[in-house]
Amino acid sequence: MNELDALGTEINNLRKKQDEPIRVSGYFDNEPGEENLRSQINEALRIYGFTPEAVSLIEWRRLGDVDWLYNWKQHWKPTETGRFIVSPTWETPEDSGKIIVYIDPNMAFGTGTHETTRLCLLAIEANYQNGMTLLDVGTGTGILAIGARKFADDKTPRFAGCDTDENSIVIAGENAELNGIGNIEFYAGSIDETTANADFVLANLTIDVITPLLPLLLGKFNKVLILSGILQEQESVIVEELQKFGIENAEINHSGEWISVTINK
Ligand SMILES: C[S@@+](CC[C@H](N)C(=O)[O-])C[C@H]1O[C@@H](n2cnc3c(N)ncnc32)[C@H](O)[C@@H]1O
Repeated sequence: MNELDALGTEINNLRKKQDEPIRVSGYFDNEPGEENLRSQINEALRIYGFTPEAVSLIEWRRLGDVDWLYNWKQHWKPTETGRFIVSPTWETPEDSGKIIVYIDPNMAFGTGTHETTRLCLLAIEANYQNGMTLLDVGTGTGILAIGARKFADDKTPRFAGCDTDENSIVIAGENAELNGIGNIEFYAGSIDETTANADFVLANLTIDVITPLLPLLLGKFNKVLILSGILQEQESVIVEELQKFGIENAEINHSGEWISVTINK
């Protein structure tokens, strides 16, 4: 699990204890400005249902040099989800006939350990049909587009992945190469009216990002739309949002505190 995946899980665990004071630790290369840090953490916590001024105290101290990357690498092991094994590039999983997706996440989200990603991998296995074009909105490490490409027998349909984080796009391209895949179009940015649509659209984002994008997402998929990154307690919110567009038959899948939504046309 890399830093971003771990932070998502940690915040989620913290939400359960909102009545108690909560301490979150972070590590920085350089001293972060306190006000800037406060407003960024408040903004991130707001998405998870905390009050707007949730941060009450910031304390910091200098630490000696530690090889954080090395420490983290010790703990991330290949993770099996359905027919997929997502593996760090520095591990060699046993050949068990599964689809191995090698990932070096660098600073992008998507190591295959987070429930939201795993729900999407299961949804690919259950719903992707040969020949479908694919669009992965919020591609992060590229894990879902790469996984789907390896899963499909037909490697020719157009696959694209986008992310508002430009670094993720570079990392996703590198991961595709690591997996011997050259024909996924990764681009920086989000979806808009002009972005090509696809048969199979994946969107592992948070609910606050998904909701305003719903009209576009619903207009972009021809056959299957997978939404993930939604908390179990937000199920009624997404169901109501979808009802506004006349969608009553969405399939909901659960993993831990998270749900994914599958819509078939
Ligand atoms: C939860 S991660 C998902 C990463 C990967 N697809 C996975 O399933 O593990 C969400 C990603 O969406 C990106 N993102 C956030 N808002 C976005 C938007 N409006 N359009 C496209 N990407 C967005 C973030 O930068 C982040 O990389």
